[in-house]
Amino acid sequence: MDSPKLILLFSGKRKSGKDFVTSIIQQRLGGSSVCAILRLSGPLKEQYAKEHGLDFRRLLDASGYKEKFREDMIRWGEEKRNADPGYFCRLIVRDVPQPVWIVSDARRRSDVEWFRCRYQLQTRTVRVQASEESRRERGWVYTAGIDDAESECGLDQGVAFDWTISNDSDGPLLEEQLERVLRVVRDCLEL
Ligand SMILES: Nc1ncnc2c1ncn2[C@@H]1O[C@H](COP(=O)(O)OP(=O)(O)O)[C@@H](O)[C@H]1O
Ligand SMILES: C[C@@](O)(CCOP(=O)(O)OP(=O)(O)O)CC(=O)O
Repeated sequence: MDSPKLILLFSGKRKSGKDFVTSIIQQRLGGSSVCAILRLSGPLKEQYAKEHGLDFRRLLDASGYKEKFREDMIRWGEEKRNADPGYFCRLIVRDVPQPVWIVSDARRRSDVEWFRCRYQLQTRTVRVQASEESRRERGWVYTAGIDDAESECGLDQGVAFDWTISNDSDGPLLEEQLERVLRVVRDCLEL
């Protein structure tokens, strides 16, 4: 098994900016040779697309396409996770040689527990926080059955995050907040 030096587990509501923030961190660390961005939703979307004849690539982007299938993808993924909570976690950590892993979409207690259990010393948690107004400006529309479900709310309580990043246009500067995280990563990598 590959042994990363540091794992940053990101969580946050949809349109909080998880992809946006994690991609900046990856760039600041020198790109994909140093830092891998791993998505629990990657293998989920891939298998779901195959089984349902959908366009996998389009499920990955930030457009409205994935939203049409989100509720059913959640249901589908939950079936897999109920049978085996580590199912998607195990899939994404295979053959990842980079020293830093970013998991961009932790959603459930079982996701955090899986990483903490296997990589106790390396795992840190980061919450991306954005106001409903900011999320709405980015295209978020409240949807019952999604925004009140475990997929969105599973980590609202009970996890003491190592960092919380506010990603609002009128909030604290993003760069300054990210620098605090980056300092720790660089120390760990001895950069
Ligand atoms: N700080 C920001 N400044 C500008 N655009 C942002 C910012 N944060 C997020 N966005 C944009 O908002 C949209 C949703 O962000 P995304 O990272 O995809 O959210 P999530 O992965 O949490 O659903 C994307 O189009 C992204 O580029
Ligand atoms: C079925 C999902 O995996 C879909 C997740 O898709 P994204 O991770 O792309 O979503 P956001 O970035 O929050 O907009 C959710 C789940 O319950 O596993």
